[in-house]
Amino acid sequence: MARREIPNLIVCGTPGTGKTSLAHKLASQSGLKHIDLSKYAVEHNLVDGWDEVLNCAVLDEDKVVDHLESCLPDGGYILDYHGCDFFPQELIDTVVVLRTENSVLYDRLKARGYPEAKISNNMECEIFQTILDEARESYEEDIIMELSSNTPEEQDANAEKLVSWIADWKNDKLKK
Ligand SMILES: Nc1ncnc2c1ncn2[C@@H]1O[C@H](COP(=O)(O)OP(=O)(O)OP(=O)(O)O)[C@@H](O)[C@H]1O
Repeated sequence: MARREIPNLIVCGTPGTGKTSLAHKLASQSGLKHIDLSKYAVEHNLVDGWDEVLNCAVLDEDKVVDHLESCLPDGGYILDYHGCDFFPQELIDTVVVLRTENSVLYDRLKARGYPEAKISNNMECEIFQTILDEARESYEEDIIMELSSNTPEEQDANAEKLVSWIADWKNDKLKK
């Protein structure tokens, strides 16, 4: 059984679904530490090249996991990245997959000034629920939370739900 008394969460989803803004909010409300893995990998030189289509750094997933290996067993981390399949299941307590409706996501990506290739690649990723399928292939179904992220109200509700989930997780741990 995990020794941690605070859970680790992954917040994943197609780019633009709201991972970073939710993770930031959740960190300030829960006291857990937010790690934006794209930034973290660049800062710690854990990248494996550059994705020309997505226009972003490619993580060296093994190096990222190795780098976090000393702190994740203690718990208390919110890991924010579009993918989720490279963390060992024993280090993760819940996998939050954010979902956004097509028209809303399109407008968000367009507002960011992304090139058309990046927008259509990301739209396909959301339409084909690629990240949800990746989560289902990598983790037990009962630790996956699929949350709708279309409006600020939904984001607030998601943060509230997760704060309450964290409190319940800690209470359950104390009883064991
Ligand atoms: N639930 C929501 N309702 C309204 N706007 C949102 C919501 N979630 C995120 N946004 C807005 O959408 C934009 C993208 O959000 P954010 O950067 O959090 O997404 P992301 O999934 O982390 O993207 P990336 O993977 O590219 O870093 C931001 O302008 C943010 O304010």
